Parts: sequence; structure tokens; C-alpha cells
Amino acid sequence: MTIGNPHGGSMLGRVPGESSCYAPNLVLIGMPGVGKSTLGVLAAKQLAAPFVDTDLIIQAAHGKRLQEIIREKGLAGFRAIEEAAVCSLTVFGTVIATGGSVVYSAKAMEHLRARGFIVWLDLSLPFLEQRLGDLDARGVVRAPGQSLQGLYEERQPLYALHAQAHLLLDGLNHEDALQALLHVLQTQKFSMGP
Ligand SMILES: Nc1ncnc2c1ncn2[C@@H]1O[C@H](COP(=O)(O)OP(=O)(O)O)[C@@H](O)[C@H]1O
Ligand SMILES: O=C(O)C1=C[C@@H](OP(=O)(O)O)[C@@H](O)[C@H](O)C1
Ligand SMILES: [Mg+2]
Repeated sequence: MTIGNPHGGSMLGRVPGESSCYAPNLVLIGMPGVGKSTLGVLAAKQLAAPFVDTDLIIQAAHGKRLQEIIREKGLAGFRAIEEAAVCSLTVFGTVIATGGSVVYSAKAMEHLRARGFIVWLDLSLPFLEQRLGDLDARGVVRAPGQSLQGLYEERQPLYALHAQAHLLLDGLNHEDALQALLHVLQTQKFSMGP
């Protein structure tokens, strides 16, 4: 399923209220474990673009791993930290891997949308179950006792709401996933160049 490119033929954009044009970011969203961080690096290499992982920015700012931040600050606290980190991004022409929970913040998604093209990386639940190990060890924003299926069903509509393109990665290895992403970008006439 392709959701469409509202920029039309040109991917050059303008931040509301600002005068200069920018090279858009490529923003990856999706469930934890789908491969946003891994594929983001591979895509950045291929596109000769810088790469940013918002999880790493948050970890570096706090000097702690995400699991510890979530444990100490709680779910709402982590969401607020994530929103602030994303809204402070000023990069252009950059591949951005987000954390899976970013879609809970309309403000963060608006910020990303104003500066980039948003691709939803998706895995069907059985593939995701196979991919993810212990959710607690991974540090995921979910209610106590919430199952992966419950989280998946809660999040799918949010990813669909914010994405401009959708990519189902079931059964694709790293290289095939990269090629599939590049194909989507080509189809959508996405370019980071001027
Ligand atoms: N296409 C793929 N095939 C198999 N394993 C993958 C693939 N993409 C990512 N992985 C693995 O899945 C795990 C989660 O990947 P990661 O990039 O951290 O996902 P995310 O950032 O979306 O949470 C990692 O162990 C990674 O090596
Ligand atoms: O989906 C989530 O609730 C989260 C996903 C993580 O990032 P990845 O999606 O890169 O695993 C990280 O932001 C945090 O631990 C919460
Ligand atoms: Mg990641």
C-alpha cells in the first residue's frame, strides 16, 4: 500500500512560517523491532545522507539507556522527553530513525512532517513476534501487562495516520528491505537533493 506523496512531483519543501526551502528528511516510523534504526543507517549510506536516531539522542542527553529512562521517568515522562527531543531536531536532508512511540505525540509528528517524508516500516504480527525478544528488556512504551498484540493494535492506526508511504517488510532480509525502501522513495519521487 502506498499512501501517496502530498508534495507532488517535487520534494523540496518549506517549513510553515519560514522563507527558505529545504531538502527534506526521510523519517522512519513503525513498531519497535521493525528495523528503523538498522534500515535507517543502510538508507543513509545509500543516499549519501547523514543519519540521526532519536533514541540515541535521548540516551546521550541522559547518559542512560532507554530502558532506564523509561523505568525512572515512567511512560508519560518518557513520552514528554521523546517529544521534546524530536521537536528540537533542526536537521534537513537527513535520514531520521524515530522510536516506535513517537506517534503518540501529535506535536512531534507535526514537526517531523513539516520537515520530511514519513515512511511507515511495518511487519505483520507473527513476524514481529519472531523478531522481538523480551519486550521489558527492550524498553517499550506500553501499559503494564499490555501484550504485543494489544500494542500492535493500538499503534497501527497511529502509524497509518501519520505515514505518507507504507512498506511491509515481512520476510525481507536487510538488503531486500533496503531495496524495497529505495523503490518506495523512487516511486514517490523522493529526493534529498536541491
Ligand atoms: N530486514 C531484517 N531482517 C532481519 N532482522 C532485521 C532486519 N532489520 C532489522 N533486523 C534486526 O531486528 C532487530 C531490531 O532492529 P532495529 O533496527 O533496532 O529496529 P527498530 O529501530 O525499528 O526498533 C535488530 O536485531 C536488527 O538487526
Ligand atoms: O515503541 C516504543 O515504545 C519504543 C521504542 C524504542 O525505539 P525503537 O522503536 O527503535 O525500538 C524506544 O524509543 C523506546 O524504548 C520506546
Ligand atoms: Mg530503533
